Amino acid sequence: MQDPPNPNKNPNPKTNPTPETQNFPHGQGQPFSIRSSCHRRAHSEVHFRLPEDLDLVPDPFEGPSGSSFDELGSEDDLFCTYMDIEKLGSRPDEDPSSLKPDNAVHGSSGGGCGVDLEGEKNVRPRHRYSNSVDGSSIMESIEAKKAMAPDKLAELWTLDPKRAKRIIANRQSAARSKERKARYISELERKVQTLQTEATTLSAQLTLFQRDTTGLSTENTELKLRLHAMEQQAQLRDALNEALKKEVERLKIATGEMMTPKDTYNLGMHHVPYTQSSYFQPQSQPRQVNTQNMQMPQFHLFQSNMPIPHQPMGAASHSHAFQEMLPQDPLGRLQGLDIGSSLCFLHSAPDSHVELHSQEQEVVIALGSNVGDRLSNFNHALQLMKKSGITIIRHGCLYETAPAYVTDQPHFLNSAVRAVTKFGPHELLGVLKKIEKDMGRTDGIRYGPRPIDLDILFYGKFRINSDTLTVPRENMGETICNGPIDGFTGIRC
Ligand SMILES: Nc1ncnc2c1ncn2[C@@H]1O[C@H](COP(=O)(O)OP(=O)(O)OP(=O)(O)O)[C@@H](O)[C@H]1O
Ligand SMILES: Nc1nc2c(c(=O)[nH]1)N=C(CO)CN2
Repeated sequence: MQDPPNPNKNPNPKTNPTPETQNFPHGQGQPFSIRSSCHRRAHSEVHFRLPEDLDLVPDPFEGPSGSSFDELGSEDDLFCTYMDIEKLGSRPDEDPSSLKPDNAVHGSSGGGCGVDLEGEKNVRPRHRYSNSVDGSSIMESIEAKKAMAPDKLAELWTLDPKRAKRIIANRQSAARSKERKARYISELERKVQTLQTEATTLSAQLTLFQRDTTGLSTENTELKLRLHAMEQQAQLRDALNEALKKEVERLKIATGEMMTPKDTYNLGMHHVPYTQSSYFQPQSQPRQVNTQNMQMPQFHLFQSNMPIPHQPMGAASHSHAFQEMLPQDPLGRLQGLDIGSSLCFLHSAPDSHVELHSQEQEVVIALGSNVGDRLSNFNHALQLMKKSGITIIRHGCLYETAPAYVTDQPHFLNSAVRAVTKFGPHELLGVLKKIEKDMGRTDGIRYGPRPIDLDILFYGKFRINSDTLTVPRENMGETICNGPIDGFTGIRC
């Protein structure tokens, strides 16, 4: 049989317990007390309390709650105590089960009397045994196991079984404490593990959230930019709306002026009432014709419904030209064009009268342009006509038309104006040719491209056929008769 290890063996001779040192109460600073060394280690390594939420198996040997672990002694002490119990259990003559530690505990609960270790008498303070087997009595157990070998304990069993039982019970209590401590540590380790897992999960989540945040802030920036752009668009649209409203107002005012009865074209000479039909009636007939019943077709700005010779009339053949003609800033074009103030004579004033001097003639002049800024060209031409003594009284609609005769050229913008002038027909032709030249017209191919083309469609009621002039214009009917002139004059060519 192997001898049990001596739990009392102390590697440090200075701390070898003696009966004297054991009598010193704990914590009184005795240099050679075994409790001093144990106590120091207890504070540094085993100083902890079980957390309140830690569900440990209730210990039947547990004393009153509130006993702290630092009363249990050092880890080594507890471990050795446990080992001692094992050793004790292995002794055939000292069966620990026969020692009935439970009974011993109960037996000692009232407080044991001091019995000298190793059989020596030593009176211990009563309080050192009275708390519990897990409390101060543990220290006694530690002292006991350090001082008493198993055989001695067996011997004690015969001499003082009560105390022996108590020692054994203390040792078992220490072992349980150690077990609880191990459980507590493993519980802590488990918690650490759980927390580490949680930390990993949280950190992954954090990464995801950070990515989300980045994505969202990028999206936010894009949305802000879009919003800004939309706001700018809205502002532009508002500005354009405002400008268009003004333009409409201006047009209305202009139209209103023309429609006011007193707004006749006072030419300062004979007041000859005028109607469109006077163009074609014999001189002898009265020139006053009421225009009230004159029906004007509803032409629209830039409407492309002008019939083109040898081409079927239809929007399809001209639709592309309409877009081409409309610039990015149609408003600017309209504003830059004088005739824009009365672009389209959609309605004739019911009772308007034009007063003509007997020497003045009412004329119809066609305008065409397919080079450069066509609207500006029109505007310029009209200004020059006015300056030259051709008084514009009404403006026709603008028409975007496919080129006739010479088709391989840009689309034309066509219109016509009614005017009065003192110029005779050939004088008028000369003035118009000069304006064409002044505006950059050069001798080019017949029916070819040009910044401005001014043709006399009608000269009063006259029919003129000379080398240089044919009135009404011979090809007028083919080109624009069914377009601006039809609506303009109310006649069919
Ligand atoms: N009613 C008219 N209006 C303008 N020019 C006319 C008229 N009748 C005859 N002409 C003559 O036609 C000539 C050619 O006119 P223009 O220079 O404008 O040629 P075009 O533009 O190529 O042809 P068009 O004007 O007949 O389409 C002019 O020099 C002019 O003398
Ligand atoms: N649609 C159209 N075609 C043309 C025009 C014009 O005014 N409109 N003028 C020309 C030159 O005499 C040749 N062709």
